[in-house]
Amino acid sequence: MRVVLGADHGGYELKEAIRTHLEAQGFEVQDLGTHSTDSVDYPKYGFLVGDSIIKGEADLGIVVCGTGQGIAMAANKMPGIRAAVCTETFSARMAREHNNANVLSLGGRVTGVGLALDIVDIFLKTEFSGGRHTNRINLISNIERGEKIY
Ligand SMILES: O=C(CO)[C@H](O)[C@H](O)[C@H](O)COP(=O)(O)O
Repeated sequence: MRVVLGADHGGYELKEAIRTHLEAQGFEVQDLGTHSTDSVDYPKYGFLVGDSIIKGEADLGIVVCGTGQGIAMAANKMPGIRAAVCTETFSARMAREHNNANVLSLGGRVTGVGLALDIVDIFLKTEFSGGRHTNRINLISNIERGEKIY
């Protein structure tokens, strides 16, 4: 599986830990930065990760900022991107199983490394269950295409 990573300075250290963790497991990892703790603007990294997925260069993405909120908001502005902020494992599993999330968003100032890596593992190994959830995902896609569905 190909995984793309992006983070701002608030998520840099956790992103580094995630990259090391995933490479040790044999994932193909693309790290789009940032590459230091120097202050940067998180939207750029949310957009870069979203763009990589949209172009088919990665299967799933992981973004990290201070809280996971801003970078998820940025990524979610991109058509086809469904970024889920997760602070525990149940939401990470449901985000894949029910929401077919293609980006996991974590808070480097919120979640410790041990729990974050568990969240990552569950997010990456869980499959979308389809069925009744497919139509709900399609309704989100329809809005992205400007269709009125409500
Ligand atoms: O948490 C964030 C927004 O959701 C961002 O990651 C930033 O890390 C945070 O806003 C940056 O704050 P700073 O005081 O500029 O380090």
